[in-house]
Amino acid sequence: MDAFDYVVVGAGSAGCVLAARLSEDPQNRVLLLEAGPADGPDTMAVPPAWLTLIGSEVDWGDTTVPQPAADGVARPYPRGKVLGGTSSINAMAFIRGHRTNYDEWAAAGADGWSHQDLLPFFKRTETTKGRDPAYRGTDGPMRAAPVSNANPLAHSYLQAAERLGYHHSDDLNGADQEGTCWWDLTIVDGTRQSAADGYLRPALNRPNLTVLTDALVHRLIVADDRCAGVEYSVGDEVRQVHPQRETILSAGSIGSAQLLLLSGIGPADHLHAVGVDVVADLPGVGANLQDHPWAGVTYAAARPVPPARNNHADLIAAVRSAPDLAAPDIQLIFSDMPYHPPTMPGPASGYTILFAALHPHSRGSVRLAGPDPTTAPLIDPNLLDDDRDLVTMQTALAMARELGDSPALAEWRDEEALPGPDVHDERELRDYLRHATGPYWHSVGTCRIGTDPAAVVDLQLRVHGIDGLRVADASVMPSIPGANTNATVLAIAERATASLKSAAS
Ligand SMILES: Cc1cc2nc3c(=O)[nH]c(=O)nc-3n(C[C@H](O)[C@H](O)[C@H](O)COP(=O)(O)OP(=O)(O)OC[C@H]3O[C@@H](n4cnc5c(N)ncnc54)[C@H](O)[C@@H]3O)c2cc1C
Repeated sequence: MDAFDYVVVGAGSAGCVLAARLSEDPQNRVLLLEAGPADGPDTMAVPPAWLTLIGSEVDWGDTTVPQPAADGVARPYPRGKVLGGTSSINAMAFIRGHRTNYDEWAAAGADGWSHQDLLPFFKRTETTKGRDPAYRGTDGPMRAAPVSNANPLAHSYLQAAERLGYHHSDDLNGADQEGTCWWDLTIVDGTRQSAADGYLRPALNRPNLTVLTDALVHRLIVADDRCAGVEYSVGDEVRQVHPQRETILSAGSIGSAQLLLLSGIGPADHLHAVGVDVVADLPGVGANLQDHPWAGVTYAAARPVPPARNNHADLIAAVRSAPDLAAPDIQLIFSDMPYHPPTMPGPASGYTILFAALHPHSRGSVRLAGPDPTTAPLIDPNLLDDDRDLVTMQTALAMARELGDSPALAEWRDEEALPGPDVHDERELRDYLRHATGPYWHSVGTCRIGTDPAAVVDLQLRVHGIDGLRVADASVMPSIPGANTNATVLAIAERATASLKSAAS
């Protein structure tokens, strides 16, 4: 194999940014390794079909471990396994957290990761039109635009919100980060734009960029506290590659934690227990897994619901459950389909007002089931473990119901199907939420930034105690932002590239 300066592991949201940006400099020889294939089913391009990708050949097909505080049941935990990674199977919403979310990262010790620090990198990711250039990018690879062809039902829902006095924001990624909004989607001419489409594919003809798909990374090669490269397989053939500068893990919150653990970098007691030799006792690896809990109130429709044109979720709201909060803690999402767990019988035709707690207190983990890199890791988002999350979800459910009962939706509404018109008692509502709540699939935090003993990477995303190794993806977030996570991952990867470029100069 040719010589490389950088090896990037994982061609997901972050990996596509890193590979494309690093290879802009013809002096940098970059290898990008991806476990999944170069492309997937045609439905990957079709926005309303995104849910059909869960469990498909471009999903790793994981499930969580049983969730004790959420009815003891395991939940599907999709993540993309294809060029573009999870950005190739996600719902295409392009939204940042509230500015205070990033200021909290900095205040908690992630110096250099405040909103002001990250803003140039958010802008670098995107091209937007007609937006405030103080906040929004104008010449980046991702083309983000607000929903302009919404489902008629969503317009009725907006009227319901207006009647209830909800503020409306024209751009939740701009100055006004609260209220209802036709959020930005990365759909271009009716087709999904993944990070592979935006960043990687335009760079594929560069002679200094090599992309290897169907290449499963097994572990890092570490000697004398330095990462010398990675061991990976293509089919039955096991290979090694030794970059001259650095290895960057961008395998996502599940994959990056799993690879560090497989390499003996993690909590010593866990590594001993699963038969992996300890290279560095780093207790924070795989800890601190965070995700947004989400559930919904589903209505049977009184008349046929027009087919979805976008991602089934044209309109959202970021709202506060109490006026004294610094930022929204609840997201409400209007979905033009009846979205509920398969274990609950719902209407054939209907719609759902989904809601998520944006700043959960529950903390989970990623652990190994054993030392074999082909064995799925144990994923535990620990949903609703902290009762404060259930309390926020109860408040959110009440908001969703109030909106759903509005006269503005009368022409569409038959009756509330889930939790159902008779469910009002506190205990029944909590039971419903324990059953209906799932993870929103926004895993973060398993290799978090910081300088304290539980942190995994330093302020430049270098793994503590190991030279030549960085992590750059959703796993480095110290805490989950109050928004869907893809836009923040892209900004993190842009910032990581800037660090790598300055380290090399
Ligand atoms: C169904 C779903 C819908 C979502 N919808 C939205 C949305 O609408 N908006 C939003 O903002 N966020 C959404 N998200 C979340 C968002 O897409 C992710 O947070 C983001 O894509 C994560 O980026 P990443 O680079 O950290 O990881 P990923 O994009 O998951 O990339 C990791 C890559 O590493 C590869 N990899 C892992 N392990 C190995 C290994 N051992 N060897 C080689 N390669 C490996 C994977 O195959 C993958 O390609 C959604 C997530 C899901 C699952």
